[in-house]
Amino acid sequence: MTQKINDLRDRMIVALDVPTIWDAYRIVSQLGDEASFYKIGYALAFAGGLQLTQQLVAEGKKVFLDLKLHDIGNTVTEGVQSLSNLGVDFLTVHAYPQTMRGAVEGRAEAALKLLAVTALTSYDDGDLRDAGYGLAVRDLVRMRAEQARTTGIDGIVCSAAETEIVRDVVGADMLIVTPGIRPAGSAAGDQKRTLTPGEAIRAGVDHLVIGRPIIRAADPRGAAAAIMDEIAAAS
Ligand SMILES: O=C(O)c1cc(=O)[nH]c(=O)n1[C@@H]1O[C@H](COP(=O)(O)O)[C@@H](O)[C@H]1O
Repeated sequence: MTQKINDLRDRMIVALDVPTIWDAYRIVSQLGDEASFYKIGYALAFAGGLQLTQQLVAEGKKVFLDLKLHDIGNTVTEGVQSLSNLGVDFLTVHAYPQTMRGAVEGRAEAALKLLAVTALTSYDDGDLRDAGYGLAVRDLVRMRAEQARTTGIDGIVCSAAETEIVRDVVGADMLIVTPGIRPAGSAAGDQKRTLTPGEAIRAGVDHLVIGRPIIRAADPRGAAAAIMDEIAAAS
């Protein structure tokens, strides 16, 4: 297992993409000790999720606050300053140089790890072209990983399919965190760059972010346990 992570369970981050904190509580209690790390995105953050982060932290869970900040540097600096005392473990910003510099400047708590989102896993090369970019996904991810490393960001969010490229750029110490994880046979939904949990772990990913395959499963605890078994077998 990677030296950066002590508890194998921490490699699986469950995305609490649900509309209310009551839905989130239900999933957290269903998963029990099967999950130790949760991601709160802005659907929930704007519906009481910031209080929930503090409750999860108090219960000993790890929390990834996925706000994907992106603004002028000064505003990002002030935003990250405000968020620094929440006790969360990870916070996302988009991997734009000004944004990343602003975030690093605003970090007021050393334990808060800043993750830079390179190219969303729902994008392929055509989607990037539609968005006005002249680079293929893999080239954009490589460029942004390099910029993140030189800026002092702690980790990269990308598809597990880009792990080799990113690891080559960022080295062993930075985190690679990958959404777009789909157990064999599960629906991709809007994700375009996917790998299975086992493939991602074998590629060298540190943390897998998994939402719908767990939270929309008929048996979320069973789904999480099966994914953890796959992670353990591949670690
Ligand atoms: O930053 C993220 O977490 C993120 C980045 C990315 O490139 N792709 C991506 O899917 N995500 C998030 O990861 C989660 C994936 O959820 P599922 O597709 O349901 O497994 C969602 O909460 C997304 O917002």
